[in-house]
Amino acid sequence: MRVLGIEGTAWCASAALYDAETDSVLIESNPYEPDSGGIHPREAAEHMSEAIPEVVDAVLTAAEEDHGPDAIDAVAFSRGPGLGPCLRTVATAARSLAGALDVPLVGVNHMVAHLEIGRHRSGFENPVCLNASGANAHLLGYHDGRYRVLGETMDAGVGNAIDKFTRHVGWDHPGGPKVEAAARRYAAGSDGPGDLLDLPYVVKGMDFSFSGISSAANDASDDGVPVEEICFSLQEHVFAMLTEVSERALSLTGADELVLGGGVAQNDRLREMLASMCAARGAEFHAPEPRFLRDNAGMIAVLGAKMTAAGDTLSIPESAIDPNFRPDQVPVTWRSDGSVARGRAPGASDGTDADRRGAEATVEIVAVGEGGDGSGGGDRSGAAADRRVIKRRVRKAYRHPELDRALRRDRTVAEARLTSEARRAGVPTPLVYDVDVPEATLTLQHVGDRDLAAALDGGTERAASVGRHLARLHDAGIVHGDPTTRNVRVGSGGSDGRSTVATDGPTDDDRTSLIDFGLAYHTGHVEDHAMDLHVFEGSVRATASDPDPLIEAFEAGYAAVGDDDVLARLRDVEGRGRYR
Ligand SMILES: C[C@@H](O)[C@H](NC(=O)OP(=O)(O)OC[C@H]1O[C@@H](n2cnc3c(N)ncnc32)[C@H](O)[C@@H]1O)C(=O)O
Ligand SMILES: Nc1ncnc2c1ncn2[C@@H]1O[C@H](COP(=O)(O)OP(=O)(O)OP(=O)(O)O)[C@@H](O)[C@H]1O
Ligand SMILES: [Fe+2]
Repeated sequence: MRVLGIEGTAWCASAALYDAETDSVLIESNPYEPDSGGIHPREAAEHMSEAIPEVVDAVLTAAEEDHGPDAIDAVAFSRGPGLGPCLRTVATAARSLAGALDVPLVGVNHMVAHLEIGRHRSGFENPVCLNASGANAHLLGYHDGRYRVLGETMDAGVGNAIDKFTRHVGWDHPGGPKVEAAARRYAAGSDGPGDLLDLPYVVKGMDFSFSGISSAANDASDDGVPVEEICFSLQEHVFAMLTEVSERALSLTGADELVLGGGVAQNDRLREMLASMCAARGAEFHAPEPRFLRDNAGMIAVLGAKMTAAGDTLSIPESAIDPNFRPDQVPVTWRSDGSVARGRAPGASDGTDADRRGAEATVEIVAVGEGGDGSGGGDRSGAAADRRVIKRRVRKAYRHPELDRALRRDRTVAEARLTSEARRAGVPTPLVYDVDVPEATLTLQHVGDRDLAAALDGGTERAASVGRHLARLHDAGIVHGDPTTRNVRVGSGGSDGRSTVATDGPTDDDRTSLIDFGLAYHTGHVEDHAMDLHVFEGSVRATASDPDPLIEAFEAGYAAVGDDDVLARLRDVEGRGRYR
């Protein structure tokens, strides 16, 4: 099968021929280069009107020279997300070409194409996918017929966040490659790892935010900090955030493969950090070659061929564009069943093993005094006393040593303080026995007998209790920051014989405790509280076989104790289109 693909969501007018028999891809692209500032939608659309016919003609001519008049079996196009006027030009070209050639028309989601090309080129079965593009930033994992959004930016796309700074300092679009070059010059001219500016580092579970860091970088430049130094620090922070959330997604799902896509994925420093993180956890990493990373029609043609083979084609009336087309809206017709959450990495656990490793820390379970066997294997209520957890936030070689030190220290302090505060507010959490800040190590009470991630099936009462705990926590002015199903323990509360806060599940097995308060902080903002609910629901959707009843129970639990405004804001957060 040979598929002609057309791309033109924003800046790159591109056509490609994908030949499935030989797995070869021919790409013709013509970029729009704004004279000044960023992408102007009207100018971009004018560029598409001129350039799309040219690139399509070049590819079609080459295809027909090699394969004759029946060279093309289908025409695939980017349906969204992107700029409306650009998308309309591309869709019109695709419809008329499919009509003229009398072949099926295929509508491709640009974001899914950015990651499917990585899966295609790597041969990975079930990877976690990080899309680092201009207007977006997503972590996706396939589960039960769809790509689930495991995490995403809460505001700007990663490329746009960088370009915002380069516009501020007067550099041409696109800014990403210039920031990379400047950062490299700074690093080469520094003794050691290079000084790091203190910039906002914002991750919430697997979600993240760039708006604060763009503004802080602009302010630093206004204050006279040399631009190369800012570029260096900007990259170190932004890419460490993306690497951290990717690691958390690998840890949560148990996947052992990561693919990278999108224009920013051309950046060597980002690739180096992700490769280093994956190597340290024993996961595999793949980033396709640059021509498949920046916007290009090759990725559209390749996914178009898979969709055509699955019969996933469009009639003309169905072929409307969608500027806000989200990756999780796409019914994935071309993959057989499977789930990112079912591939378990070596060392990943279901939360019942003796020693385990989260995304940040190693956790060792030790027996103290009499009674505990320290095996960690499924303690039943009261049976195994005196077990403690030693949690060490380990050094992450991928991140700058100063950033690494600050994050490990701050999170250790926050976890100790807020675990105890939450407990005082009536939320079941472990007792904190000891804090060693220089070693970033906590000694905690061992709670529960498994993670909620391993106890989701039939767990509506457990989900409801998590809703109640979060409501109580929020009422005390605290957000958890990372309430995933791996950070909820299930089963008889404390096991060291000391008093514990009464848990409110009707049976031991429905009791839950919250752990891992490293990303917790004080806030009374409804938006921050809603994000906690969003993070929890995202982790349930990513891993449960039947998430809806669990989410319903969770929200009912929250509503029974907490503030309705937070649930209303959650609907808002979910409905917000990220494309801007
Ligand atoms: C919807 C679609 O139109 C949009 N496309 C898009 O953003 O173009 P893409 O080619 O994926 O990414 C462009 C971004 O990629 C950045 N970029 C390119 N090379 C870079 C580099 N070496 N380092 C950092 N950023 C880089 C540019 O600065 C720009 O922000 C998207 O995929 O979000
Ligand atoms: N107090 C505890 N009692 C019982 N088990 C625990 C306790 N603390 C941690 N664990 C176990 O260790 C795992 C990792 O711990 P934790 O989530 O605190 O580490 P992390 O590296 O910060 O994880 P992540 O960032 O991936 O959420 C948990 O999922 C849980 O199974
Ligand atoms: Fe893109």
